[in-house]
Amino acid sequence: MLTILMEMMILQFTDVTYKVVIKGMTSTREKDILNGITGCVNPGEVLALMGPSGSGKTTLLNLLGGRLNQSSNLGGSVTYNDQPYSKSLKSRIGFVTQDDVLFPHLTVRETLTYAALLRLPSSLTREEKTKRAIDVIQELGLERCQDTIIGGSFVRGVSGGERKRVSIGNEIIINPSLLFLDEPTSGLDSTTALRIVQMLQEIAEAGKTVITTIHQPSSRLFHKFDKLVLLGKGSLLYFGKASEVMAYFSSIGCNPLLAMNPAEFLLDLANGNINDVSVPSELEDKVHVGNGEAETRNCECIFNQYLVEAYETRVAKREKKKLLAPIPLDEEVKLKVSSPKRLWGATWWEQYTILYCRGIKERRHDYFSWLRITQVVSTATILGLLWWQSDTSSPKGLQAGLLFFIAVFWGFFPVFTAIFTFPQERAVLSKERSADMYRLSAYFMARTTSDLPLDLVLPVLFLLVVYFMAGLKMGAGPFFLTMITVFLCIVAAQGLGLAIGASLMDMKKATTLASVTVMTFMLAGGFFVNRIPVFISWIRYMSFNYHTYKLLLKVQYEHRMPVIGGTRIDSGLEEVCALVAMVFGYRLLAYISLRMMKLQSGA
Ligand SMILES: Nc1ncnc2c1ncn2[C@@H]1O[C@H](COP(=O)(O)OP(=O)(O)OP(=O)(O)O)[C@@H](O)[C@H]1O
Repeated sequence: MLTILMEMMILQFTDVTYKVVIKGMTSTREKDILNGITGCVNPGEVLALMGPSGSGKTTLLNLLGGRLNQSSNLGGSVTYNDQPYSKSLKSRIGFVTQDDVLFPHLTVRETLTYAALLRLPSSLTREEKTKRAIDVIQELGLERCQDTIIGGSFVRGVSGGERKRVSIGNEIIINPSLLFLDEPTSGLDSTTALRIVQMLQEIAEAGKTVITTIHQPSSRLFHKFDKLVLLGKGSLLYFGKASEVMAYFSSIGCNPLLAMNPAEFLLDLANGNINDVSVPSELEDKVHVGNGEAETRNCECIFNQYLVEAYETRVAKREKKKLLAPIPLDEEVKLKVSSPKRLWGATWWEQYTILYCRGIKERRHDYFSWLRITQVVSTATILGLLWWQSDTSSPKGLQAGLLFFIAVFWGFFPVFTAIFTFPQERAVLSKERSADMYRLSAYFMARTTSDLPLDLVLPVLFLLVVYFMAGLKMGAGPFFLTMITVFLCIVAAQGLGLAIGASLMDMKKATTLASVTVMTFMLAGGFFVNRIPVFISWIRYMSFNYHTYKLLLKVQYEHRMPVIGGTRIDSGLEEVCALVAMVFGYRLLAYISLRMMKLQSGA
């Protein structure tokens, strides 16, 4: 009994306001998005947030779901079982966003299984978690497409309705006490939409609290909601039982002139469109619809004002009084909400392995990409032919050019593949972190290590071709030292790519910055310019091309030539240390940038 009580969640919001600061070229102004919204929703109820486009539904939903944290812009109070929002709520809240943020190459079953493994409490075994994923698939009627990939803009996968159900499944899998949904039915046919709303009703009946925004529900859908918040231009026009809304508007003199769907009538009211609506006689003169746009807008404003005031005077006070009454809740139930402890579904290591496997599955299609393999092998073959069995003993046949190219090639590619890593996954990362699915460090490690195996196989292939075709120094020692040098260069260059991607989180900006950086590093690499002016010579110490080039020269020419093309051959320790510092330093920078990234809707 106590567990059921602990799971229940009463959500109350009183006089909620929200404004944004809009910065223009010359001035800064404030815009009110929500003006004093009050309401409450109890376990077992579905609350619908309705209103025209731009009326503030999504903002209110984000705010109630704890996903807007600019407290200076927030006013009023939102409580969960009489307690303010705390991080421990993240694991009890399910939030289905308007856009389906899912991995396109995972199948429906894989998506839900990974969500179950990461999000369900650690008290459950792996088998129990997997079973929960299968139960959700059945609950949502997704059996037929469970082995189909989700798909996205470039790959065909499940249908829009199925994708929406997977998004909902991703959230209900944790059995949340509070479920928020942003337009779960938009873009779906009325039967599928009805099915989804019926499902929400069933979820609520199981003791959960459900809040959903809805655009234009059919009348069948409309009658499924228990409570309704109607917004117009950020103000509250109605909060109460959905079944009583028509009676309320009739009591303030607004009735539909034609037989119409109640939702359509309400949206007309909220939009200030009074063409098919009878209005009270005192308003009739003021809101006489004219032809001009300014006149229409004025009429909409007056009507909106009338509705806001009517609600304020007739209902708001009564509702607020009800909300002020203390909730008869056990202290333990309240404490559970206010506990600052975050609950992870899996240990760090489990999170790492799950995310590692998920990463490999998601990218399996381009993991062994023949295109990349062909690109590397053909470049290696061309290089091998150009430097075919070149003579290393005389300065004429010097392979410095080849060695420098190797340092540039393996410094260039890893940067450009790594910069996309985080920007590409930004939406998913932001969504999953908002739900506290895993620790950022586990994600970071999994994401940066899951690509390593392939990234280290390709240079082996490359060197096997080039090394022997070009006739570089024979022997296992030099060959393996060359390979280790190239590995170090790749891992350092990847670090730079990750850091640029994570700090900018924008592919265009990242590509621009990366090309400038890579070019600078290449020029400072010691092959093109030897006498760099002192004031800028520090730049080459930051260049992984420079260190790699010096190490490659050392492996080939140590004990034979002390200086090659102006580059001195020395112990190599400095270069190795510099590369190792880059491997970790750039990654640390990337991790810090990700930590500072704003989460979804600012949460
Ligand atoms: N950060 C912001 N900066 C500027 N304007 C904002 C910001 N957030 C919201 N708005 C404005 O607030 C209003 C309400 O936005 P919101 O997304 O909540 O509307 P909505 O009712 O969900 O609309 P829709 O049904 O079209 O999704 C809009 O006019 C929007 O432009």
